[in-house]
Amino acid sequence: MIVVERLTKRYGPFVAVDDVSFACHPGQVVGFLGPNGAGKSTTLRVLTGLTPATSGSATIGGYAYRDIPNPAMQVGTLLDASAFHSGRSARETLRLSAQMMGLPNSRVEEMLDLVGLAASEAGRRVANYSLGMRQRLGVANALLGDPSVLILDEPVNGLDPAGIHWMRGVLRGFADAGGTVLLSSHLLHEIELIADHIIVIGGGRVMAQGTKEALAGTPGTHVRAVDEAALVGALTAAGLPCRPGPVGGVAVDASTRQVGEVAAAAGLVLTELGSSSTGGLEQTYLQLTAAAQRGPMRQPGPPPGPGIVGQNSSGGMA
Ligand SMILES: Nc1ncnc2c1ncn2[C@@H]1O[C@H](COP(=O)(O)OP(=O)(O)OP(=O)(O)O)[C@@H](O)[C@H]1O
Repeated sequence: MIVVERLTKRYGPFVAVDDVSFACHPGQVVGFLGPNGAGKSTTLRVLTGLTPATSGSATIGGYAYRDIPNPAMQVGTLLDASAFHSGRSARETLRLSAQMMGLPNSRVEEMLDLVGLAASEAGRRVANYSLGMRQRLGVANALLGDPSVLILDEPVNGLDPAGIHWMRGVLRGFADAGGTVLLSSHLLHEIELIADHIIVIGGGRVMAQGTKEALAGTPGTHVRAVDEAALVGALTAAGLPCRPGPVGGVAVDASTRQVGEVAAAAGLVLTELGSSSTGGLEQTYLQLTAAAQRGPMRQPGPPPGPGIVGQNSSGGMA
């Protein structure tokens, strides 16, 4: 279990991480999400003992990282996939790590297999790897010691959609086997595909945390019909709040099933019916991080809805 309590990190007068608290439990894939410069990497660096905290604490299984004996056997980390020695091959890189952990070379071959680095690729110098291949090597290196906790900084950066799908499978399997995963990203859609619990950070502060469903709010529906005026009338009569959709059609604060049932009962022909829960999560994220966004992305917005654990401006949990 990862526990971060009232963590603050200052660089001179600049506060990079400001009174941050959260916990990650076994069985969870937790996404640490925030715009560029939000304080994600700094928090992960403190967690993994690379940077001292100014105040507060960050522990893994009850210990500060530096106090964990042979830490790579307990905590797998991937903080910078470009940091691997470019003159070594993936196999050499992993064999060196295995030696330091007292593991046999057979474990290296298992990991190369797991991350899909083929025999021909594993023997090539890392200098010639794509970013996606480096990320795969990083995951292999993190998993080498069979840890119970994974801490990964932007692990899906550079992965194609198939690679993101693969990463989700690896991390989901790890969590389902009882492991704890904390991964960061500034990309909502990547985190959404991989994580089941999300912590939103902006300007060094936790803005919200909760399950993906809680952050997305009530699942919404996007619907189009041959007679949309009649559909709006039927939805309103059934007590389902609705409004014009962002790209035409009708947006409804109800499930697709509820909308389908109302339309069927009214004898209306639908031409489109789909969930719009992604839009809910994106809206929540943009509203929460509006003040921390750069340039034209800054936009005011109402506060997040119920079901989301937020942190108010005075630092207390709302
Ligand atoms: N060693 C340092 N000295 C001074 N400022 C730093 C240092 N490291 C980080 N910062 C600042 O702290 C803030 C948070 O940086 P951090 O790298 O944690 O953000 P991030 O959320 O990981 O961003 P990104 O998504 O762009 O990687 C930034 O404003 C950054 O410039």
